[in-house]
Amino acid sequence: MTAPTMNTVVSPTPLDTAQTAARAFAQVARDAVTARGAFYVALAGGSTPKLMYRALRDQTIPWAALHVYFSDERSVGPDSPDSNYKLAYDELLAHVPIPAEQVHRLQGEVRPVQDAARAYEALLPAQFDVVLLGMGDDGHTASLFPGTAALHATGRVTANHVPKLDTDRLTFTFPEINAARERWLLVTGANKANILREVKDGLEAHPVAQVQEPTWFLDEAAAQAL
Ligand SMILES: O=C(O)[C@H](O)[C@@H](O)[C@H](O)[C@H](O)COP(=O)(O)O
Repeated sequence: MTAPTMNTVVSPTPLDTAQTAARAFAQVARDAVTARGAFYVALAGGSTPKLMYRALRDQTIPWAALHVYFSDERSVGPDSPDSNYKLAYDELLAHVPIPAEQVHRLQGEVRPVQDAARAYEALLPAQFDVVLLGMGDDGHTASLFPGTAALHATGRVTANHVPKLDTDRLTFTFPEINAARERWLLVTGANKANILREVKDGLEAHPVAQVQEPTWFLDEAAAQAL
């Protein structure tokens, strides 16, 4: 099994990694707006992106031309501390002049959850410029967890029941993620190192290995086994 090509940027610390990714985000956003008049991005959830979202505030970005989406969301409302939207709002969106109508929240409070997935699909652009993702220490990405039905979903956005968390999630599918112009994985911390090594060694069992030709933004702790 050949190891997948890994376009990888390793920085010393989580803060360095966040700043490196923020600079790259600003550049790709400027390039997209210059070329096509808009930049379509799906933000990641979890805790890792927090430093990057803060670092983005100080970047030179054509905010008025950004269209912001989310690559997954928990089945909670926007005020929940578990909300990926809330994280992005508190750390970035509340601090930059993106027109409110260009920020598209995955409505995790809607029931049944699949109705929210279907409604979100109607809002999506034809193609994302960047889908930003994280990776769990079990190899999941977005809310595509090992052994869950969404790993095989063929639409663009789907609900996904995650037994290990005893909860439902909303997530981009792999076809949607892999249809983007670029896929970025922001991964820091020693607890991710073994999974990363297995992915680099071509072990396709981990869901994150299904993300095609990602750019990895890693800190040295996460990259220590590569
Ligand atoms: O909704 C989520 O939790 C994320 O989309 C998820 O895929 C996250 O990126 C990983 O679980 C890593 O989470 P940390 O960044 O907290 O390690």
